Amino acid sequence: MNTTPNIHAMIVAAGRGNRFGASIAKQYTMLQGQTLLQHSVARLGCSAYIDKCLLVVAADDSKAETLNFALPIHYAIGGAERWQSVQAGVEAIVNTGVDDSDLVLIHDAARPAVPTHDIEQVIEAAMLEPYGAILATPVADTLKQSCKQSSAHSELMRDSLNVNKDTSSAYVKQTIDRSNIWQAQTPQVFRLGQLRQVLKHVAEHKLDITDEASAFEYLALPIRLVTGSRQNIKLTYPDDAILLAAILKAQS
Ligand SMILES: Nc1ccn([C@@H]2O[C@H](COP(=O)(O)OP(=O)(O)OP(=O)(O)O)[C@@H](O)[C@H]2O)c(=O)n1
Ligand SMILES: C[C@](O)(CO)[C@H](O)COP(=O)(O)O
Repeated sequence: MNTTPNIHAMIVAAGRGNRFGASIAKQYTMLQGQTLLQHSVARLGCSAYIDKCLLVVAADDSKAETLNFALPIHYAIGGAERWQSVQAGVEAIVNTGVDDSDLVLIHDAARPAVPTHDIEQVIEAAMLEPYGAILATPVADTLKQSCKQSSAHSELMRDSLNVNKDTSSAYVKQTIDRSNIWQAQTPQVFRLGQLRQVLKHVAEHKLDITDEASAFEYLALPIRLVTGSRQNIKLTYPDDAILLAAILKAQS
């Protein structure tokens, strides 16, 4: 195994941010005087392992090229799904002439608060792995599985009390054992050749995945979990902007 591989950093920024719901793509939200995308590039730039960055942007993006970044940037055009954006980035990297055992680091534009220490921890973990490593945090809260309907008994109670009859309401089905449950973050860092192969498998089998570690899971290939900071949240819903603004301010 190559334990001192080259590292190719990529930030995926080709999404729209539908859950965030703003009129501009969420990676261009301003926080602490910069866009999320600029913050994310700057975080990678703080690592001694990273000296340039591939930005994967939407085909109709006209904003990225107008911004100043903390690292030298080159560009690739992303796809409809996140994994397709990553695949486009991987192919752009391959075209520069690289080794299969090199590492590819993938980071979300929407995670601008990742600590440098975590970036380096996940890179160093991946260097010692045949396939790769990802940042993640053990879930902190009690987890409930939901169901749409309550029991027949409670339906009778509901009738007798004449309370909520909305059949679309969610109810608690059960509590899930959280002892082995983690929330995936980025960066996710993988061997280039292996990543290329698992993404090909995803495409061929039309798999529905939300991160690249999932592609390795489908092939039962082990990916190491590296405990990351809870500060590395993703801007997903409007409330996250309040948290992220506070985190970025506290970190600065
Ligand atoms: N086709 C896509 C979809 C997502 N991403 C990127 O992947 C990261 C994390 O994805 P997510 O939070 O799901 O972003 P969006 O797809 O933009 O959000 P939503 O699902 O709410 O539309 C973001 O930096 C986003 O720009 C991408 O490059 N290409
Ligand atoms: C890659 C990711 O950010 C890890 O948490 C995430 O999976 C992106 O997709 P999601 O649908 O927002 O979970």
